[in-house]
Amino acid sequence: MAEPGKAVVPWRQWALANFSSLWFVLAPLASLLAAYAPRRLFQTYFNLFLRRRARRLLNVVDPYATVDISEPGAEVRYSRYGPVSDDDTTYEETKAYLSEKACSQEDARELRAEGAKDGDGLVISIRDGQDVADEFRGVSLWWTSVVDEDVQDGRRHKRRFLRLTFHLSRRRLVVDEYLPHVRRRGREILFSNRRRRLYTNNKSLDYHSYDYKAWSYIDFDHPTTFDTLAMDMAKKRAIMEDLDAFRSSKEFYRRAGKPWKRGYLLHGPPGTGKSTMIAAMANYLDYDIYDVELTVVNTNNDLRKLLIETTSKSIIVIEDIDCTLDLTGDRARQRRRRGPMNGGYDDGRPRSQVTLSGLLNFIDGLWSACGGERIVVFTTNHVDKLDPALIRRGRMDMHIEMSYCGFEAFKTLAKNYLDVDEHELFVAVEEMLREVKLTPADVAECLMTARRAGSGEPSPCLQVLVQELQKRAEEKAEAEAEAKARAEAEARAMAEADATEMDPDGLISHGKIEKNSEDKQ
Ligand SMILES: Nc1ncnc2c1ncn2[C@@H]1O[C@H](COP(=O)(O)OP(=O)(O)OP(=O)(O)O)[C@@H](O)[C@H]1O
Ligand SMILES: [Mg+2]
Repeated sequence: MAEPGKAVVPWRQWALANFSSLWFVLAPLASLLAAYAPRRLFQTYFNLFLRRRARRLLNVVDPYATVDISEPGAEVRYSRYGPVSDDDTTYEETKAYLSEKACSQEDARELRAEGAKDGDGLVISIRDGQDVADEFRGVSLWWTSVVDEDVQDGRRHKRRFLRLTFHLSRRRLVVDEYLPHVRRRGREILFSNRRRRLYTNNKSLDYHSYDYKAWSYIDFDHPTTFDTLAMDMAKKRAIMEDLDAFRSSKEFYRRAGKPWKRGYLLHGPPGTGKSTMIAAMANYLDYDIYDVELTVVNTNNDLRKLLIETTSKSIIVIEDIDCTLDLTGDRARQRRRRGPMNGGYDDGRPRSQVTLSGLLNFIDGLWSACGGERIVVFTTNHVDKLDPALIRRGRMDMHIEMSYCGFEAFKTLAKNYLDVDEHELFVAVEEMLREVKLTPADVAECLMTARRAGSGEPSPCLQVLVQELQKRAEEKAEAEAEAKARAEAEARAMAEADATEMDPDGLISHGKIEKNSEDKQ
């Protein structure tokens, strides 16, 4: 507030009027600035200039650049959003990639062997200071394992890095192609070194307990392969080609806008190899197996949660789907039945309320798009009982009938159990297998017991099988004869019933009355 009686002088007038006295203040400031600024500017730009010149000079002398990939936890790295989490697998992938390179290079002598996380394999890696040369698209690159030691809070810290050295002019190639290639290949190596797992789902009842795990697993060690799987060769080859095509179609599914998954329906009588086929598929693709027991899955929502927790490169299996839940037959009956199909309780536990639509969603709804490279397999002994919507193409893309033992399947079993490729008894076996329905499980059991009981020589074991086939053939002939006799008896009974209908008093049949007039001509 201005003093009373004093005019308020605008600040502009004030400054002009006192400019001369201000000068004594501004001048020294200006000179300081004039002295400091160019030095600062000079320093910055000269430094930059110098650094650039020095860098250029250095580039002539040392045209190489290096990239460090640090071991997780070696240093806390920050992004804009805070510390970068340490589940970055780049170091492990690069280490796996270099271990493969080091094993294939004679001059890589300083190696380290560590037990693989799963199983009894060993992971070879390069020791500190060991160099590994690599070549990518004709460009030479060098890796070395570096250890930095520093003291933090009075404690010595070892920080391990994998250092890549490459020519400066190749920077784009290294960043855009080579390092992604190293990670991809490293992931494949880590994946192939791991032990495969067979997962099974836990009761979703306990879903709300804090330490609930949707899946528990064991190491998957099933020995069966497509070579030991007894079935028609052409069918076997078609399945393997289909699996190969699926595994290599990531791009195709992406372009087609489809989730990268494929459904296989295995159907056939008991003991024809449906479960064996699943193991052979998993071994062939090197996939894990998630065996879903639907009867312990409480609701559709629990089913979706199960799927979300599965990893890619896996086979999700629902065995004997026709009898795990009431997913067969007409939907009208299910509509009539209000509420969940399988309401009610079994031994105190709420029965599964998974519905057909819940399962359809499980297979091809939004949920199936989470993650890729998944195979869904259903097995059933009664394919005719399943709801067509459940097994239509697009859900169960390939239907595979596992049938009774044919001659080609028999030869595989003879090879598996007797280690014999041909034998004079094969002709008899081939003929009888055309007549008699024996499952591969029956043939396998027969050969195995004969081999255990005998000397292990093929002939006596094949003799036992021929006798078994003869016995089955006789049983079959008897059953057919009985069925024929029964049919004839029924036909006779029908004829008599007809006759009685036409002649209730039986007079015709006793010759007392002429049959109807046509008979007389
Ligand atoms: N096609 C086959 N090739 C090799 N072994 C087979 C074959 N089919 C059956 N076996 C043998 O019979 C046993 C039972 O086979 P598997 O469990 O695969 O039958 P399945 O079709 O799944 O029967 P189910 O319908 O009762 O589940 C297996 O342990 C396997 O040794
Ligand atoms: Mg089975």
